[in-house]
Amino acid sequence: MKKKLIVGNWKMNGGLQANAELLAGIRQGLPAALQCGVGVAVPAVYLAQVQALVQDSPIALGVQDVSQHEKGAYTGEVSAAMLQEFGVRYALVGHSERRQYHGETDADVAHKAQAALAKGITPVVCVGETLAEREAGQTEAVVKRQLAAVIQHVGHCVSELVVAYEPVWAIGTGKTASPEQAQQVHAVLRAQLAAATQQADRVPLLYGGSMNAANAAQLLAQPDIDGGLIGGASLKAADFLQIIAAAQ
Ligand SMILES: O=C(CO)COP(=O)(O)O
Repeated sequence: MKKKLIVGNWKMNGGLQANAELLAGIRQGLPAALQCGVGVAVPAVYLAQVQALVQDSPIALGVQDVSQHEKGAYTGEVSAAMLQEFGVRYALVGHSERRQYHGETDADVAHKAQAALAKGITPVVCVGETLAEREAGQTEAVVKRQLAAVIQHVGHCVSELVVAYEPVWAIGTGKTASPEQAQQVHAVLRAQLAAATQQADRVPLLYGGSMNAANAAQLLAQPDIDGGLIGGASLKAADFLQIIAAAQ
């Protein structure tokens, strides 16, 4: 069976002490024979600290955003080349919180994905519909539009992406998509990838949105759910470890 991938998105949480405690707890509790990939997407300011803390462990380093520009007069931005220097493996792009609060467009997200790929960083392309869009029957159209922008832009690199389906109404709300609802959208995304690459099965499709220790196993049992992108539950070692255990 394909290895699952569990990535924690810390969002704007953490601190020097809290990060050290959290990662020590995760490292201590990881199964000796880990059967899934594990990553943490941390605030960029902690990259050096977390790089050292995950050294010699199976935990991959990730970030929550990357600039679409190579370098120059882009105040506040962090380039893919800078991230590469810290050993970053994954960069979230197009998280709904960035689309919503920072006005990121599908085109921006596509450029960010390309910028990451150019430096050997795997983009985790986040897609998902709002509650209003779901209720209007637009779920498929929305996620397909969001993913299409990236597929068109990255060309033959499609098989190097990770895609995360995160229904906006499920993020931080405690309302998880049912395994059937999530699987239905994942199947749509898989088919869209398959139309673009013969290696669509290789692309990990993560589910995100109130995934926790109690619901992880059922979600991860779906045929097209290859892992999880975990917000709140990634901030407590015990909870994150239980999700990892469900992915074994
Ligand atoms: O946005 C998410 C991960 O990127 C999901 O967040 P929660 O797990 O807190 O709902």
